Amino acid sequence: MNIVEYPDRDMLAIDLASTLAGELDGHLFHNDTASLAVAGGSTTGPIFDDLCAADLPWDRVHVLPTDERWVPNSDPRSNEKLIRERLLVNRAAKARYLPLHTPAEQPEDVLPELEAVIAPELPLSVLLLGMGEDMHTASLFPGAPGLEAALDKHAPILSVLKPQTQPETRISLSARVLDGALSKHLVIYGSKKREALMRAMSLPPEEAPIQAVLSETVIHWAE
Ligand SMILES: O=C1O[C@H](COP(=O)(O)O)[C@@H](O)[C@H](O)[C@H]1O
Repeated sequence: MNIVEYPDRDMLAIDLASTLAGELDGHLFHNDTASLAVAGGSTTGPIFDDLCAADLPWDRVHVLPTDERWVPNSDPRSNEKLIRERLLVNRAAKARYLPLHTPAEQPEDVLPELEAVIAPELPLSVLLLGMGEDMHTASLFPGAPGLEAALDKHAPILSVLKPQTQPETRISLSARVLDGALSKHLVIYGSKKREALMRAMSLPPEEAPIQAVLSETVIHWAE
């Protein structure tokens, strides 16, 4: 496992933002556009605060969340809200955002239209993942109805999950889409998440979904 340890979270954010910007720049050298899929939650905000100032042709960067809570994008729990407020500002305000939520009662009602926008972006150029202490990543939650289908190697681009541990339905890039990204990073803070990640090594993806996306993923850790 490739783990990069940092003296603190600020150093991690600065260094990782610079790595992500460099990878996007490299991709844009050879391609018209680059896709950047990012996790929401509580971990990624400080990285976005640094990345948004990177000197990049952001108008050629397409940003999407790795997963979304099925709530309006004005809801405090919306990953889109976080990404718009912390990443799509400053220089990065020129990036194009590809949503995983659109007004509809249920995600199942709009899956084809959401997938049609994401399909041309695959494989993802750069992926920034988070992980919960329960070893979920994106919205691939252990034991959630919908997980088995989301882990399938022939899964559709998007999967709908209804974790009993969560207050809302989730929509997530399927494991094969996350795992297929050209460059993959996972960021975790604290000893509990590090221990959880170590535990995940000996568990099947059904119990530790992070397992499904770890191959060639660089792990960034700070206390
Ligand atoms: O529910 C989610 O959780 C994970 C981890 O979140 P964190 O708050 O522990 O960093 C996150 O990566 C994912 O995007 C989010 O929807």
